[in-house]
Amino acid sequence: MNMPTMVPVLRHNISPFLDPGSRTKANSLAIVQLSRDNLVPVYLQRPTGEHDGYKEGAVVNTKYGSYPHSTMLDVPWGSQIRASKVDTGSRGRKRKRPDGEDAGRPATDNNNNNNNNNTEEKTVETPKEESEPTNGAAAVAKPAVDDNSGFIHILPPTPEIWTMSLPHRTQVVYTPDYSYILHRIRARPGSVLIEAGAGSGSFSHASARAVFNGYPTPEYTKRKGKVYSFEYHEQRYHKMKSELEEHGLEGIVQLTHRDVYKDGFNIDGVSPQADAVFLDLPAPWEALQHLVRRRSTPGNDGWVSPLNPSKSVYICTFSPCIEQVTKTVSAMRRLGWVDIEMVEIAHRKLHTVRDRIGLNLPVDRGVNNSPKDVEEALARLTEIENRAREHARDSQLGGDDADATPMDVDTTTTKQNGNDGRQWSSKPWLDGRLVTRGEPEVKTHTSYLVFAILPREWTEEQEAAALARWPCGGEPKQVIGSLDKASRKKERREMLEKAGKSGDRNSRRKERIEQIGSPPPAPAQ
Ligand SMILES: C[S@@+](CC[C@H](N)C(=O)[O-])C[C@H]1O[C@@H](n2cnc3c(N)ncnc32)[C@H](O)[C@@H]1O
Repeated sequence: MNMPTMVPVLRHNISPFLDPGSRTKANSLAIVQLSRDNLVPVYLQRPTGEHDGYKEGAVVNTKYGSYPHSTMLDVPWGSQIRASKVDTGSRGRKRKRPDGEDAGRPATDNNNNNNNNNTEEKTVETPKEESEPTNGAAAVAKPAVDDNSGFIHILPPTPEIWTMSLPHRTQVVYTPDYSYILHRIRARPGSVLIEAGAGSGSFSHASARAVFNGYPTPEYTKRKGKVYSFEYHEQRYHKMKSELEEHGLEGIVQLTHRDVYKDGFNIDGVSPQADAVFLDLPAPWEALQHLVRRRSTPGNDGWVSPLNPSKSVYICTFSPCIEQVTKTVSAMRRLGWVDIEMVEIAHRKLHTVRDRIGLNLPVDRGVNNSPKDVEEALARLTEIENRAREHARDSQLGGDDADATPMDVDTTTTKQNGNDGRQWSSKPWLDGRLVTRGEPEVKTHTSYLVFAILPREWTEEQEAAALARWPCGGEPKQVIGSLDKASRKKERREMLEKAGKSGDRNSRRKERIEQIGSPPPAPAQ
């Protein structure tokens, strides 16, 4: 009897960047959103006792309050988390650390209020070893107690959010740029990319998601999408290496510590066979010499091209100044790259709002309570004058509301109704003119992007094989569509005659009349 063969499947801890699941989990990356542009990466830990002086276990301290990790665990992504009152325990007391640092600083000093644009190292809550319970008792964390000092949202990591929250070690490639770059270099599931330098890993995360089509397994022989990333700076290399592991991306992004100008892009002499290349280097033209199909320089026996031999390769280089662009383009031309093009991304946020102007609108945010036109201004003045006149008459007569001032106008109705008696919509988002305003300051230039294509090599034999398979070029020559009117008429007549129809206009008219009958006689005058 034939037994089905069992294929062992390697189970990977799938990256939260590729599949975060529906809820937060322990020992995984989550992003704490403090405000729209203020995001903090946190590695959530299950509380097992006092941590860093907090009885509730690990705590994220922000200017919007304190958040024990226990309150952020096992909740649906996107949940709003309320701040907690935390028991600082021993943290409140001054204690000296071995390095002489004061470990008893107040909770707010651990504020993760980051500025996204600085290039300084940001605080990332990384998993730390739990501190020993002080009294030798079982490690049990104190349950968190709600506080009304604020709230945060807990978000799943995505390359876009990571770009906004990552610890900056260098200038990074931002989302508007990398989304365009990945599209232009045809990065898609299954692509193999070369990236240099890795820097802070912003582009690496985005490209890993773009090429991902499963983790490589020994039994799956077809190659999977992969990013071969290179970084020259040793500290950055080590930091990024550990980040890739923590994010479950080490199978997708292969990071190598290397000066690519000198040593190129092959890994232990083996070609990555890249389909696309992204260079974010100070001198991309120096790396281009390694991105060729073949080398003529002596002493390169056994050298293989790092590029995929059976495909055209797409490249993008990212340079902040035009001098670098000029040098890159010259090198590309020399090395046979074609379709060279430079693009600058001009990123501009547009705010679309309803512009509500009018005296009769309720006082509300986004409402400008001034006359929307001359007509409304005149109507309002007339109304005030009439009331003033009435008031003067009433005071002469000594009426009941003689004390009322002209301004004691009942505005309740005018607040709700227009002068034309029209009720304002109770849906403010439908009122007013829809206007779109750009940012006053346009944050445009990040860098110049140079794109190019290196066609695949094509031998005489391949040309002959292609011609044999798809024969073309042997057809009789035929000119279609003559330029002058007489020739076009002649061509048409010949065509119609060939199709069995009459070539000249009068015969065609006669034929049609025969088919549908004569037109009715014109009416007598
Ligand atoms: C602007 S950063 C790259 C930022 C990265 N693209 C990102 O999105 O985070 C440039 C990086 O290139 C690295 N680098 C410079 N010269 C290099 C070389 N010859 N080989 C490899 N990396 C190099 C630098 O150390 C630096 O980290």
